[in-house]
Amino acid sequence: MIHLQNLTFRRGDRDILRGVDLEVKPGEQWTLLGRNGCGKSTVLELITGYQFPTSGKIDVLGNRYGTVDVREVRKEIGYISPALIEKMTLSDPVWEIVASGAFAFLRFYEEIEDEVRERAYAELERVGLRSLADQPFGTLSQGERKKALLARTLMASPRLLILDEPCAGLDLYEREKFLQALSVLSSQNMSMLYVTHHIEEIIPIFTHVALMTQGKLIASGLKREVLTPELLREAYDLPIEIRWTDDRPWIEVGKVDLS
Ligand SMILES: Nc1ncnc2c1ncn2[C@@H]1O[C@H](COP(=O)(O)OP(=O)(O)OP(=O)(O)O)[C@@H](O)[C@H]1O
Repeated sequence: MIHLQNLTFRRGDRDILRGVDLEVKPGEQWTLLGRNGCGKSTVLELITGYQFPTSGKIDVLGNRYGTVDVREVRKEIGYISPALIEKMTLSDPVWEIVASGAFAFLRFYEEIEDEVRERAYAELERVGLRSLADQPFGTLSQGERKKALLARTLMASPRLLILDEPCAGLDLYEREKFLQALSVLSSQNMSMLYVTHHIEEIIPIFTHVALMTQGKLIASGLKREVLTPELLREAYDLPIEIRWTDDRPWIEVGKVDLS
């Protein structure tokens, strides 16, 4: 699905990514973790073709970047980023926002076909938002907006879903509802790459974890092999213990010496 080989990304005199290797195979669901500024979003921007690496190779869904039109590859990738939500028109009805995902543009300026409208309703149903379909997007809660964007992404039937901190700013209830919507999707033959700051968001559907510090991957692989106190301490520079409940990790942070 994704194969990154020895990626570097340099801006000015700074190496933002340094030799990143990552392979996501079909059927795997990945999370990418690391401290602020370590390069997570940059990795996602490279995979979605919005940035270009300084060196290294990127293959996504069988396409080698640099030899293909990335706009074509993007049609098979669902990407939810913090910037996307800000681009939506708050007065548009929710179903219309969702329907626009079928065409990879942000707004409609002409009549929308019935078939597209029906599909938008169906996708809203899939994420549990059918009852809000006719409300203006701006009246939705933050969690509902995220789920609406998820439904919008699904309109294009992506094979790969890239999510950049989708649960940021959500309360516990909204977060769990959003994660539940993701769970439903994971059984539908779609791979995910999910960036988060919250380890407890690594719900059982996720199989693999990649851990970054300062532009490098320090570990990647099966979640139980990567989410160890030792590796988490290295990544976060904190004494961290980890506990698993129903295949979901929870962390405890030990006493921090700020001196
Ligand atoms: N185009 C660019 N030009 C210059 N610096 C950049 C560029 N893109 C990213 N950076 C810098 O690279 C570093 C990594 O940024 P990135 O957004 O990938 O980190 P992140 O791990 O996603 O952080 P956060 O968790 O805070 O969202 C940051 O210090 C950022 O300022």
